[in-house]
Amino acid sequence: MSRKASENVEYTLRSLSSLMGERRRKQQEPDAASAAGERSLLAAAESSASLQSAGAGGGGVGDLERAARRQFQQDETPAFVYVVAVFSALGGFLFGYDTGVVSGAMLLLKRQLSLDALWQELLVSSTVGAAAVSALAGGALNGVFGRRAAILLASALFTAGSAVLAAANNKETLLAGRLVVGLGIGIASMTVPVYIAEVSPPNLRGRLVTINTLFITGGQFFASVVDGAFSYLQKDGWRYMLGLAAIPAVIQFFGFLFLPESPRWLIQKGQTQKARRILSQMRGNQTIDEEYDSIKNNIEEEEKEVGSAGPVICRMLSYPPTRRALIVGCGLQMFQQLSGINTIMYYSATILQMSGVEDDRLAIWLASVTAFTNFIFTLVGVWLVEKVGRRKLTFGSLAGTTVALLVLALGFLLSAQVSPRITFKPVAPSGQNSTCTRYSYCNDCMLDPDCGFCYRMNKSTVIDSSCVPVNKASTNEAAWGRCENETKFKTEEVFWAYNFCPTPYSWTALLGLILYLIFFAPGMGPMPWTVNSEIYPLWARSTGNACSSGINWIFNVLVSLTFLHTAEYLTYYGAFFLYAGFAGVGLLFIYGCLPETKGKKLEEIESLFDNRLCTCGASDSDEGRYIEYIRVKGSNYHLSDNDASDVE
Ligand SMILES: O[C@H]1[C@H](O)[C@@H](O)[C@H](O)[C@@H](O)[C@H]1O
Repeated sequence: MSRKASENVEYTLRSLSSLMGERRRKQQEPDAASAAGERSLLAAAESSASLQSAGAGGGGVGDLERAARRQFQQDETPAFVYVVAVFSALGGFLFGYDTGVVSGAMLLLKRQLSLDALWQELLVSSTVGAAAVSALAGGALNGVFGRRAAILLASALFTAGSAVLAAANNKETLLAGRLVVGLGIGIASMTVPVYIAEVSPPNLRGRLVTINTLFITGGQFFASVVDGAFSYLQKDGWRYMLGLAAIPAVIQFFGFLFLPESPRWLIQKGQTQKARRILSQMRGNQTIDEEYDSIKNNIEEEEKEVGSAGPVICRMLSYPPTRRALIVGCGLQMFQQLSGINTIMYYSATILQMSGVEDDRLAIWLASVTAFTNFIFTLVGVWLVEKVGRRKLTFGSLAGTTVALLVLALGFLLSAQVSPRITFKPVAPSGQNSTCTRYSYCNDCMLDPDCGFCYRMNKSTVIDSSCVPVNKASTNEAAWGRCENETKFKTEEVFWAYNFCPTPYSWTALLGLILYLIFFAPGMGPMPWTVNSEIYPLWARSTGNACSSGINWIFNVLVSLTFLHTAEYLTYYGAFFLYAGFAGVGLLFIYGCLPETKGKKLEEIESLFDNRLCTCGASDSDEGRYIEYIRVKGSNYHLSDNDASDVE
């Protein structure tokens, strides 16, 4: 049977079984509610009437199928859900923009405010550190005040932080602004996926949550374009770069004043009338009774099963299925960061310079090509997530990422091995000896952040090379000697290399970088967020997401803070080999522990964690299949108690 034909059969069976389920529920209400949430899309009230006539009228399976199709066509998702998702994903955009814009802004800032390495690291990492803290605190915030309030708070923080950054006159104020923005990022990063997952109809959930990551990478791309555009404004260009984020933040804030709270949170807080109203707004012409009852029953059942005493995190840890889900969710976020994405993003301009791009501004523009690749391939992920499923997508993506990291490492290794010799040892004008002049190879010179490589070329051979201190105010030139004056040495055909060595293998690192993004972006980028929004039962969702987002940010700060030092100790290739090693361990983790959640109903997802952790690899062959067994015995049917899918 062709794939298309088999999909059609599957669709028909699913439609039929849902319609049958609808009929059974009409007879057995209200006990079926708990299993019904995921099927609400299929269950329009009018359909039961058409089903009655189709089934009882003796039209048989053909009529039933037509009724099912009609119902499918009627059940369109209202545009309102998309509006809500897009406004929420502005939080993702701001997350991406504020983490992405800093690398370009830093190139200007360090010159204008004479920032040393410590301050540069502080300004980059403080935001991420603050995001870690507020993501962890965001769980409680979400629980007490709701998703809408948390998103409003995040956009207010984004606005205030951006205004402070745009107006800053010293590095301390900049630090304060970056901290405030970071608090906003943390709250948005954990709340937005939860909110989108809770308002989306089940069949669109994966895709809509993945769109949030598309907005993150879109924000990073937009930031890199803004960086490029304002890099021409040497004085104060950074103010525009950092301040522009206020615009989408204000839009999100005002948008959310008119957007609704998550119906799920409202039901939990006993505001049932409001919840029903919002749910019907979100579901258009579909009946909401089942979904509403399902949420309500779930909350009650879970309370009975797990109890409601004590902090949610303790209940999650002492209840095996949620404990396992938490390990999988946090593990995914940890490996996302350990595979080095943010080293690549934050330092992409530098990596490009290392691989031979000399001009500062060109490096910034090329960094936007990096961000664009990340963005476009995240789009591929949005498309693939419902087709190949979460598990295969994540595994394939990380496997490719590991290979790309090896290519990147190999590129730097080759470059280091053919690193040009230093043939000329100039004496400092002050007479003081500099450590730079002691190095014998370009590679050692490049790894010292205080030194740069000055040389001439004879055809393709490096000649007259020296290692001299860098000008602290501008890494484009040396502190003294032949490479002291950028405009002058360029006319004299003398070259200056800061952070890289001229070698014939530089392109390998560039290839590694591109391969990395092509593989990372569709899977390892979005899936940790998407999977985390799905794997926890309702009562544990915001806490689970708070923890896993917190882990994401903690590892983000660890990896980006340590990159330059790791490179100094292990060299660049050593650092990338290390990330490749982490990614390899991540592959084992995903193979063993990540179950497939595609096409599963929420209740089924919880049961995926009933078994011992890391047994997923064993059941690989069944993964991702959507199987519903139905037995059709003519029009006179009796439904077993089992499920809507068991039809006679
Ligand atoms: O999923 C996102 C995305 O991949 C971004 O590009 C990255 O900067 C973030 O750290 C990550 O969480």
